[in-house]
Amino acid sequence: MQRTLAEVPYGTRSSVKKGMQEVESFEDLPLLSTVQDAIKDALPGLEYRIPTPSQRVAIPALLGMEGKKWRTRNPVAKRELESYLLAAETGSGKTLAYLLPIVDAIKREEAIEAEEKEREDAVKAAEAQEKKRDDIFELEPPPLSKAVDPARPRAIILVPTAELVTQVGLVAKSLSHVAKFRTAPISAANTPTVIRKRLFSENGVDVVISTPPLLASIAESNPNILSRVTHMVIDEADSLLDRSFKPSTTEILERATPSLKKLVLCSATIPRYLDKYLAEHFPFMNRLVTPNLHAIPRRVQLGVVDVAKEPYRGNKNLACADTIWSIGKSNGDYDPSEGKETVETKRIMVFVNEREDTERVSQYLVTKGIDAMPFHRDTDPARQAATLASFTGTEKKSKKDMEKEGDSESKPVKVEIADKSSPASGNKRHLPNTKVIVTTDLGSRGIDTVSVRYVILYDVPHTTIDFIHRLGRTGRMGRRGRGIVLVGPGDRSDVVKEVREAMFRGEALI
Ligand SMILES: Nc1ncnc2c1ncn2[C@@H]1O[C@H](COP(=O)(O)OP(=O)(O)OP(=O)(O)O)[C@@H](O)[C@H]1O
Repeated sequence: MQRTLAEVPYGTRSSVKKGMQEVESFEDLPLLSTVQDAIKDALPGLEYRIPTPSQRVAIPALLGMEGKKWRTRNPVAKRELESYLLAAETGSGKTLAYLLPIVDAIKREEAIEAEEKEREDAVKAAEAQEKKRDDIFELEPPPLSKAVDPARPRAIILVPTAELVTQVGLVAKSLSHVAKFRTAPISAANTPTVIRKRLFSENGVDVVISTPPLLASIAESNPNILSRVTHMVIDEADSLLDRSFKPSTTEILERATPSLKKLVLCSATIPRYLDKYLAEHFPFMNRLVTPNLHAIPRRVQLGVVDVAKEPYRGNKNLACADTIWSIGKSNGDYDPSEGKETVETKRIMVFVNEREDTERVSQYLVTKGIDAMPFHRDTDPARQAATLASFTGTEKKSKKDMEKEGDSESKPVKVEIADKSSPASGNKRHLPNTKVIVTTDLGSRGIDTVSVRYVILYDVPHTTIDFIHRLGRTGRMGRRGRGIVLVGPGDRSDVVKEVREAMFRGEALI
């Protein structure tokens, strides 16, 4: 096991805990009233009125608050770049933690610019009036044609995958209904026409959400696109500053730097290479770290299946199928309002280390009557989106379902009927009410799989970082979760034991 995570001193953790106590509700934060109102749209449901730890730590800092006292900075006058690293555990609401201060800044800049424009217009009108008096024979100048302003967003959010572009795009969109700003989520999953329409909309664009390679290639032919960016977020920074994404991420950063005022890097883990990169390039970066960083919450339990033992005798596929069947057949939750157990669809994520294994393992599971689907970069996009939607709770419910639940938005999605088109439905022995995704790291980064209760680690992850991200797909936002590691004859059972013990004690996995 690679000990790849940078340590966070106990002293830092304790002082952050103290600071967090000062923010008890969103109302304690000096966000514009329109942004406060927009939160209600992004977080429907009454229980959602309390900021999460990552939001308590990040929002005041990004707004320029110091303790209870806060300074409003003039966003136009202040030119030097402020940089932040927001490191907080998986599923702790980092998206809103960076989006709310950005939307707040956009609205403030807009108001200042509107005032400036009003002043300029008044001066121009007065000058024109005077000129008209002086030169009564001159012809009226033709009205200026309203030149189409090329896409010049104020904020850029970079994420590693098309799925995350959609996910973050939806959160931004939900805020924009009330706060009124324009978003353009773009990814390789969109056609060039859609991308062009979103970016070059005649109404302009405020926030662009993209993967780095796509935006870097657009900026190559349209350098102007990054000329007004004041806020930039590098989400999943440990991925975006790792080998494959680093060139395009840093290229965008360099192009945006002249106008940039705030740079926010976001991550659930601080690997050593990221730590080193930041120390070299941003020695004055403000590090916003939550007390539970690198710890897997206690509400997530980790079980172990010894594949070497009977009845599996080293057959991991069999152990995996058997584990899924036991989960699938286990009882549902007792619902006191209905006086019986509710059978909720169980969503299970199986993680493998190699991409090819996603196909191999899911095909095996299908032969065992399990609705399993491989999830990797080349999966058919329509199918991928539909499968993922049922795991992230964004799938559309039928009208009947909504009437039954009496509330269209705030309750978790329940899918009671087995999917007739599912690959396993033709099998004689079919496990109902259970859906499985077999994936690699692609499915472990940032995807908000709120309805996932079970994660199976088919392979023992190579690093602590992978452990954190994979187990982080369950137990999100205070929910309970269970991870199960399949430990085969050649696997590092000592590492699994170590991780389990740290999890039991609620300690950071460093
Ligand atoms: N204050 C809040 N109260 C309740 N739920 C919240 C709050 N803030 C965010 N959420 C919900 O928490 C879930 C996780 O949020 P988000 O995806 O931003 O987490 P994350 O920290 O980025 O996770 P990861 O590290 O895995 O990317 C979302 O479903 C979001 O709607």
